[in-house]
Parts: sequence; structure tokens; C-alpha cells
Amino acid sequence: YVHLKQGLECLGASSQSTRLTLQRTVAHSSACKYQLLPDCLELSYGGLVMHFDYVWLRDHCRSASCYNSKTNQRNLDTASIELNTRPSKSRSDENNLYLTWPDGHITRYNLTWLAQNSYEGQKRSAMQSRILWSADIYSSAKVPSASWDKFMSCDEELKNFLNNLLLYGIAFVEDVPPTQEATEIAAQRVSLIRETMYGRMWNFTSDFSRGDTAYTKLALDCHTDTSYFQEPCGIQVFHCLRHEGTGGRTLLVDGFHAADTVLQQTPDNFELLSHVPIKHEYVEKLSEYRNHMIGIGPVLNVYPWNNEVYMIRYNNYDRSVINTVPHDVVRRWYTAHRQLTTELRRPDNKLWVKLKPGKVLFIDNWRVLHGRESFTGLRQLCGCYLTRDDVLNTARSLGLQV
Ligand SMILES: C[N+](C)(C)CCCC[C@H](N)C(=O)O
Ligand SMILES: O=C(O)CCC(=O)C(=O)O
Ligand SMILES: [Fe+2]
Repeated sequence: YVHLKQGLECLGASSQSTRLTLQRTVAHSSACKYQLLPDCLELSYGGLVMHFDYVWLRDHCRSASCYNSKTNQRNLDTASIELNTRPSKSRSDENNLYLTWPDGHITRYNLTWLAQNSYEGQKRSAMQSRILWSADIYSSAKVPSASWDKFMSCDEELKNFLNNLLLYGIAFVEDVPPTQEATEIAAQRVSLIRETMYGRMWNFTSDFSRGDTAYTKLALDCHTDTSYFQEPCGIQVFHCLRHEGTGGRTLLVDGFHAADTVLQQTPDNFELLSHVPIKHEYVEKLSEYRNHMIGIGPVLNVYPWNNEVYMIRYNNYDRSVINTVPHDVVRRWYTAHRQLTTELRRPDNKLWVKLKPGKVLFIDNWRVLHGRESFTGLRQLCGCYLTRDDVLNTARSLGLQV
């Protein structure tokens, strides 16, 4: 009752009985119902009960003086808001809620906007829709490849390609001229190329020209690349320009699918993998190349409000010394890591593809792990990394919700 009473003060009611009446008739329209509680505004709308902090509400005023809708930037100085502020008056209509602040400033909130931007709304929706896959699920989906000419000339083709890349974490372009130049053009159609110490475009064989197993003929277990960067590269592009020999198939595994299995079966393990900070390191000491990179972060990076995984950092070759957690946590972490590894290595989850000249593979390096079978003969692979922000930027510019 005390809460109700305090919550009503700002409605400006004068007597106790009026306050209670106001409280009960606070539903202004069939669609929206709200109450000004002591520490937040409670809003029921569209089947959702939401809570908004008063400073948050003042800070998110989209009036012309508080927000510049030409630049989509805030004008209001957040530090000028009284931290105990509460609206002095309120009302609502079919589509909007109106709050009057103590200084007389009125804010209008579109109810749909509030629902979309509420914590409760975010909590039950995914940031990015995706289809988790095993080898069977991916193969049965018969996801079409883009074809070079259309991919380069038609935005709808690029949009479908990006939609597939974001849904599955992998996508192919076919009939690409088998050259590094054409691969670069295909990559630039999607995003900005992320230059790294491997170069802007790389074109490599098993010559051990760099101090890394990738530059050999050995098999590689599934991994994500550049786990030793603070921000691992977003997308990896592979184009096999030639292979005269045997083996060398590419292995692809949906890391989010494996992580989801861990979450469903053993939430404690998921918790460890998403909280224990792990170091990855790249140390190269050749005469021409000297590099030392260190990246720190959990194996699973999750949004804390909905536990959605947005990045997996998994590379057992490049994982560095663990010295950031006490021994008992280390023991539990190894158990969790073992479960994730078992899922990643489950034959059902392994998609094997043989890359051929003309077929360019784009891999979401924050989600899908890659590996390769050992091989014989001359095998030449070119490609590059892309900046993830710019891939998403292209996708949004084409109308995708990501
Ligand atoms: C050859 N290419 C430049 C593509 C990758 C080299 C990176 C290999 C490294 N072990 C990692 O996993 O990040
Ligand atoms: O040789 C391959 O197919 C891939 C090697 C690899 O993991 C890499 O270059 O990142
Ligand atoms: Fe790799």
C-alpha cells in the first residue's frame, strides 16, 4: 500500500481517496495501462509488463530540444538530469504516453517504441535470428549459393547471400574467376577488408612461410582464427585457387549449435565457458615476420540479458597459458571445455566441403569453426578477413534486421 501511495503522489491527487480512485482508473486506453511506482514506471502494453527507470525516461526524451533527429544524436546532457527526478504529470492516448517533468518539459513516448526498447522486450527476443545446424540440417536446407554475376550486379542477390551468411554463419559464391583479384572484388562487395599481419589479401601454400601450422599440409582441428586478437576477425573468406593432390577438404562446425547443446545439458558448464577469461597468443619469430598478439576473453561471449552467444573464441592451438583463475575453477573449466569439444567433434556436427576454384566460402569467424583434412600435393588458398561491423552495416543498408 505504501508503494501504491508513493506511486500516486506524482499524479497530483489531493486526497487519499482520490489517489486510490486514480490508481484504479489509471488504465487510459484498452491497449495501455501504466502506474508511476516509487522507483519506476510500470507499463502494460501489447501483452508485456515493462519497467522504466525515471532517469532513463528523461534521458530518452526524443523531443527536438533533447534529440537531434537529423543526426540521430542526443542533445540532452545526461549529467544535467536530477537523479531523483520523477514526472509531475502523466497521461496516455491510444499510441503514446506523455510525461511532464518537474521543470515543465513534456516528453511523448510512442508505446510501440517503448515496448521495443524495454528490457523486458529485449530479454525475450534474440539480437540476431539464426538457424543452428548439424551437418544434416545444413545439407537438407539446400541453402543456395550466390552466383558471381548476379552477386556483383544485383542487390537482391547480395541481400539473400548476407541473409544466409547471418542465418547459418557460412555462405558461398560460385563461378568466381579463380584469381586473387576476383576474390578481393567479391570480398569488397560485402564489406571492408580487415588487414592483419598476414596482409590484406593472403595467398598461401604449405611452404611454412609463416610460423603457423596453417602453412603446412597437416590436418587442422576445428578452430576460429585470430582468437589472439582482442577483437577476432569477423568473417573469413577462402578461395582455393588450385589443388593437385589428395585430401584437403574443409571442415565446418556450427559453434553456436555446440554451445547451445552445452547450455541445454549442463548450464554450469556454459556459465564457466562464458565467464572464465582465457588468453590466446600468437608468437611468431621468423627473420621476416615478428609478431606477438594476445587476446583475452571467455570462450563463449554472451549478452548478459538473454544469454545469447554472439562470439565463440575457440582455438586449442593458439590458447595460451591459463593463469587468470584459481586451480579449482581451472579443473571445472577443463570439464566444461571437454564437453564443448565433444560437441564440436561429434561427427554429426561436421560439415565437410571440398573447396574448388570458382567457389568462394565466407565464414562467420565469430560463430562457425573451420578446420581441414591433411593433404598431399600443391594446394593454394587465397582469401582475406572482413570487418564484422561493416558486414552488418551492408546487411542493414539492404534492409536486413541485424
Ligand atoms: C592463413 N591465414 C592467414 C588465413 C590464417 C593464419 C592464421 C592461423 C592462426 N593459427 C589462427 O588460427 O589464427
Ligand atoms: O588450409 C585450410 O583449408 C585452412 C587453414 C586455416 O585454418 C586458415 O588458414 O585459417
Ligand atoms: Fe584457420
